[in-house]
Amino acid sequence: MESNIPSLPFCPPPKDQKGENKIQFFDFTSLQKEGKVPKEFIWPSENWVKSSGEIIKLPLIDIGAIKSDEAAMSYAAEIVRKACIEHGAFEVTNIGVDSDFINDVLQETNNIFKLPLSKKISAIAKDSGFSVAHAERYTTVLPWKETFTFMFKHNTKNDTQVVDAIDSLLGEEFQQAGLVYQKYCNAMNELSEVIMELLAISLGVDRKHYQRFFEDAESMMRCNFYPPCSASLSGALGNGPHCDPISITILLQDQVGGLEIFADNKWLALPPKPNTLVINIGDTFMALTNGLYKSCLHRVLVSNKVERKSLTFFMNPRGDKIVSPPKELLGKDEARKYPDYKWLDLYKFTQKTRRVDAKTLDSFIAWRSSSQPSNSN
Ligand SMILES: C=C1C[C@]23C[C@H]1CC[C@H]2[C@]1(C)CCC[C@@](C)(C(=O)O)[C@H]1[C@@H]3C(=O)O
Ligand SMILES: O=C(O)CCC(=O)C(=O)O
Ligand SMILES: [Fe+2]
Repeated sequence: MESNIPSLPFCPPPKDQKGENKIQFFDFTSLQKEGKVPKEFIWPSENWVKSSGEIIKLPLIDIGAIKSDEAAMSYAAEIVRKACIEHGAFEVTNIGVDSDFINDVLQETNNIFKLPLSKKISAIAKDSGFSVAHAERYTTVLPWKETFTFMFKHNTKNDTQVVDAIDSLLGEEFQQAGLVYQKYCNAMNELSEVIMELLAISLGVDRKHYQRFFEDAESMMRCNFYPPCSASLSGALGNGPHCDPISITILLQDQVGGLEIFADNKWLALPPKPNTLVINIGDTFMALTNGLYKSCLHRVLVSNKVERKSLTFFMNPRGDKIVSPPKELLGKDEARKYPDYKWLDLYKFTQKTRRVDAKTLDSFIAWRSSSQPSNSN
């Protein structure tokens, strides 16, 4: 079924006289009232092929416990290995922030998406700020969602980087939101280190290997808002089927649900659990394991009644780092599944050449070797 998912058209908006993109702005509030789904939001039917109606059961890792108990860590590594080989997803809890704080993060996210469209439009920036259905980048097969994005550098001395980013996007009256997101990203920084240790142990490589590789990681934090879609049987999707090109995604979803994972040859729902985050393996971590761990194929369905919010912390290596699996992971005559690449090159490919889908890494490698033969090592 996977291979039937067609790639998406990369149709950028037309340019105005100044060479700037002519953006079409969609106002989800009025679209909802009118019960309209414009044709730009209709996805080809292979993308919304039927859900199985079943729920996926993922290993749930207690982060507090594995940090302090080596036996708990070894057991967790074993079950995480199995899940990552099968479909590339597991869940974590007890991550060191309390449920009140998680509610605060979701509340700030709600406030941001309730801003008037004019304010959102003023905060559209390259690689950050608002996006309404990615319509500033594409004209067809748009996702039924709005996003708000900012960058986060790991382990820097700058402890106000997020506050400053929010200030420059939204203004100083959003300082409270900035402080909440700063604390959330700091927590994600710490959590990602434990996860990298867990993944290294699960793969049987030096337990600090991935922690070192990601010590100067440059991650992307994205808040997602999926408005209800009263005509949800129309072919609209919050996110079409895709694998994240990044290393790992740490996902916080509100209580609504809609995320589905492709495993056992079917689409399975992953309903939210309180105080639990989802970890998805992305293409770049798959490459760092020489293809042993699967990049998780997932999609987001929209509800016809309620809005949904989620936060995706996309963890990436520094842009110029070479993505290459550790030698100890490669069996004696084991062939390399993917050639070395720089994360920034894969990222640029997703922004300029090909829309993200279920086969992004393969298309990137094929594109690179056909357009720059010297890179095909
Ligand atoms: C490499 C990237 C492309 C996306 C942003 C980063 C990390 C994940 C990607 C994305 C979220 C995967 C789903 C589709 C996408 C277009 C989206 O819905 O936002 C992707 C991102 C993007 O191009 O903005
Ligand atoms: O909202 C979600 O649950 C997942 C979003 C997602 O897959 C993405 O942004 O890449
Ligand atoms: Fe995703």
